[in-house]
Amino acid sequence: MANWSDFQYEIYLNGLTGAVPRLPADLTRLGEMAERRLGPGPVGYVAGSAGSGATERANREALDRWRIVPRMLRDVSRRDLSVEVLGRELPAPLALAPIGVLSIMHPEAEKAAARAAAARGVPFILSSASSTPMEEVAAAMGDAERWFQLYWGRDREVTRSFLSRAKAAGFGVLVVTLDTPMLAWRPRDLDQAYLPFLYGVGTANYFTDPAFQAGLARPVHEDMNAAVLHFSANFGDPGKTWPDLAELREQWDGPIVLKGVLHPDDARRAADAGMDGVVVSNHGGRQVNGSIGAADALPGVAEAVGDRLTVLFDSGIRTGDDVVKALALGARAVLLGRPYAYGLGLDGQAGVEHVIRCLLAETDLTLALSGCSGPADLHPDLLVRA
Ligand SMILES: Cc1cc2nc3c(=O)[nH]c(=O)nc-3n(C[C@H](O)[C@H](O)[C@H](O)COP(=O)(O)O)c2cc1C
Ligand SMILES: O=C(O)C(=O)c1ccccc1
Repeated sequence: MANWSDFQYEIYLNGLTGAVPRLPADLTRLGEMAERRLGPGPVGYVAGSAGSGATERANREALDRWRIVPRMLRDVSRRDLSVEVLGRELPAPLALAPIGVLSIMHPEAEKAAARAAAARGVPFILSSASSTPMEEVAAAMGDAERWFQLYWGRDREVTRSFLSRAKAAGFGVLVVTLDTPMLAWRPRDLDQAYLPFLYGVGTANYFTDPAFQAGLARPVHEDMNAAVLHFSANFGDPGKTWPDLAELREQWDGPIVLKGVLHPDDARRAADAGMDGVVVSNHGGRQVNGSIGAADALPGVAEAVGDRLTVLFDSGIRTGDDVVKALALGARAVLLGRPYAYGLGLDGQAGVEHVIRCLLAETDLTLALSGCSGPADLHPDLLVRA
């Protein structure tokens, strides 16, 4: 495959005919563009975070405190961003993070984002709280790599049904999110009294599920309010504990990754429970405000379980140098959150492809200019504290 950074020249060459990209090459600008173009409720929901926003800022600060020390004269003429993750050969160390309720950003929602990921060979992680049923998203993706994110709710039959549907629809990796048994205190949404589920957004997998429907007194379409309330009551379960993972382990024969792990001891427990990976993440600063910046938690987790589990990372990735830093600090690959949701909102599938290509072009160039030919060359000694 061509280098990801060929996108740089594609952009310049298109410029010869007077064309410039529809979206900026600096992905940190997408949020403010989305604010101007899309409604305050939806963009507020995506951009928002928990409490005062301290942890969202800490995510940036934690990455910004590391600086790359580039090395020279190391023959970087042949580069390859591909990595093996959970037994899969990926073209780059990137997956799209699970983001629920994407129809608030664009009518084609998860299907457009999934097609963009598929077109670039990047795994798409579908949220259980998607606005499109998982089977429809799968159908839009052909045989491209897809993972299913589970909100591990109270109703075991719904969980069992979700896992068997996901398996049948070709989702190969199960990502279980641990940090969101309930939504945190989110002032931006509270001030607008905006919650997507109340409009039935994010419930598609539930409302199409026989086990979920069995828990309702009347069919979904006859009493939408009751269905939404039932969804709210079931989506998270704060009563879960580590031994409960055995049930998921029995029901899913592919890799299982626990998302939202920040403490090295929790990472060790994940390994002890027979899990295959963890995502070091604080949910983009949307859950525990005041919690550790995700990149500050990464080295400790990588040190504790790097030899037993696949360590993935998200929360605050915005640029190619962020990807390089996360990999140097011990992540095998990163997940990207808000920037692709903004790309979707601004330009549908093409917007998401733009975001993927910009991030990976910049990653490739940063690697090359730092004296590295691929992810395997990245080690903590490429970085210093600012
Ligand atoms: C609007 C929105 C919805 C999200 N929905 C989910 C979800 O359904 N499941 C999940 O595990 N994480 C969800 N997340 C968290 C992301 O998967 C990811 O951890 C986070 O966005 C990464 O941080 P970043 O946005 O700074 O890249 C959501 C994040 C956003 C912004
Ligand atoms: O908003 C979120 O961060 C989130 O994780 C979520 C949870 C449920 C439905 C949609 C999104």
